[in-house]
Amino acid sequence: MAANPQFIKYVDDHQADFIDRLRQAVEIPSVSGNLDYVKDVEDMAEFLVKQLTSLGVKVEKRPIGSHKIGETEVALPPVVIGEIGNDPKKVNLLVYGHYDVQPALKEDGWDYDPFKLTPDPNGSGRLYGRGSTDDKGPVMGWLNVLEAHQKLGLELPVNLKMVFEGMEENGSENLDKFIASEKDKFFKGVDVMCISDNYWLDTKTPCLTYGLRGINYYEIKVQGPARDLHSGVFGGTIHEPMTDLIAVMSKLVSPSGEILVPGIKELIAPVTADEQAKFEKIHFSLQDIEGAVGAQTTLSNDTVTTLMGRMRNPSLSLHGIEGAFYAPGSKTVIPAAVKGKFSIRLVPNLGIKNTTDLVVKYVQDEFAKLGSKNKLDVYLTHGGEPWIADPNHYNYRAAHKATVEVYGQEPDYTREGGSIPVTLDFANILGLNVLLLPVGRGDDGAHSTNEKIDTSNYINGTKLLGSYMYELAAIDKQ
Ligand SMILES: C[C@H](N)C(=O)N[C@@H](Cc1c[nH]cn1)C(=O)O
Ligand SMILES: [Zn+2]
Ligand SMILES: [Zn+2]
Repeated sequence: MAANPQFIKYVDDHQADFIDRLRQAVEIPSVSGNLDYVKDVEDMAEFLVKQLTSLGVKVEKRPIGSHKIGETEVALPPVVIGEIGNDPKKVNLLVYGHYDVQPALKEDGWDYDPFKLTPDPNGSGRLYGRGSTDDKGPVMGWLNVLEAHQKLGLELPVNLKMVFEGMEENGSENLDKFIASEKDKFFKGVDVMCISDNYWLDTKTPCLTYGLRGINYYEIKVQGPARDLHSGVFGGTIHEPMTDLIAVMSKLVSPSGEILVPGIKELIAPVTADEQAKFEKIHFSLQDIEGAVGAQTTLSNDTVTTLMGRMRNPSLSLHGIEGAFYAPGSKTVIPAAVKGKFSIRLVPNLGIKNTTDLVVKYVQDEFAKLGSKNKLDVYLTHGGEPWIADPNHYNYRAAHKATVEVYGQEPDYTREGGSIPVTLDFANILGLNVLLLPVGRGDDGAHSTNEKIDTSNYINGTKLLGSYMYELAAIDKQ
């Protein structure tokens, strides 16, 4: 059943209001995992509570315990849950999104203040701001759908439950426990789930995503002297933590992207003919990835190899070194302790545990080879397993129809290179088919400088989420 035409018209007529809603959300710098922004993350939860309440949703803010940021114990951001409708004849749809964002500073290289939603002055329709696509745009999309129905006096075609968290960018701590504890309470009766927290592959082809890579995030801590030292006075006399750390980190991945940890490559499942055919069908060109990256630096010149590198093979990325000198100027310090950070994107057969066993042993062996008197510790900070869903389920068929209605074209079926670890918890704990229904484009720059969402994706995305509900209500469930 196509969406109510009044709904589609309302969305077209209220674009400016919807952009204003996103503007308000982006202005709250809800960076998770950072002491300086704890209050902002709480404010963002409160913003959602107010908005949802005014849209007729029964809302609750649930505490889910506390965690340490550095040495300070603070409350975890609350989970915001809401529900609207409980007609036993309707499908029960659960929607998830996150209201926290990645860090962003203007001096990282943003053209505009990352926490002011800024329309492209050249009129391209791009709306720049941290969280515009990851994940405030899609979350506001659901609120827009509710607003349209409320203002038009239309009943929703499904019963809707919503769960919004504020720790997705930092491992979704305790959300699995919350899901398990609410399995027979808030989540009781849910039929299917939809998550809009990933992106199209390119800039023009909508897609439905049925897989995610997992993630293991590691820290390597190297400690030596009791305090930072003068490199003129002590250089050449002691084992330096940074030198040890760089030596070990340089052994993790080659410049051509090959993971050097022994045993990992061997675990990757061989490509089947069916899989090869699926990858060859996807609309994608090297120009798409070059456009998104802003440079011609792909590891391979072959499209399918590049796609597989992103979706079905593991990758290891080096992220940073805490404790290292990075400011302008020429400070001649020997840092006393440094923490190297890296992550591995996981794929089927490469799980949290077997990968960690290989990584820890290898890092310790490589450190031992250095003969250093410093201390090294390597540990997993958070992990999420890889996930694959059944794309033939009625949940996907409904989204397929909605995509054709809104965009006039068939969606690609993709697997996401990024990770949404909680997807697996929802799928396994609640036994649900989960649909990943992206709103933004492949060049949106999530996590990057100048993150944006195109107005057309935000507005058509709102229509898509609404149309999906209508299709879900009408689709043959067999
Ligand atoms: C795909 C999703 N929007 C996302 O960005 N997920 C993050 C999750 C994460 C895990 N550790 C830190 N962040 C990602 O894939 O990096
Ligand atoms: Zn996200
Ligand atoms: Zn993210």
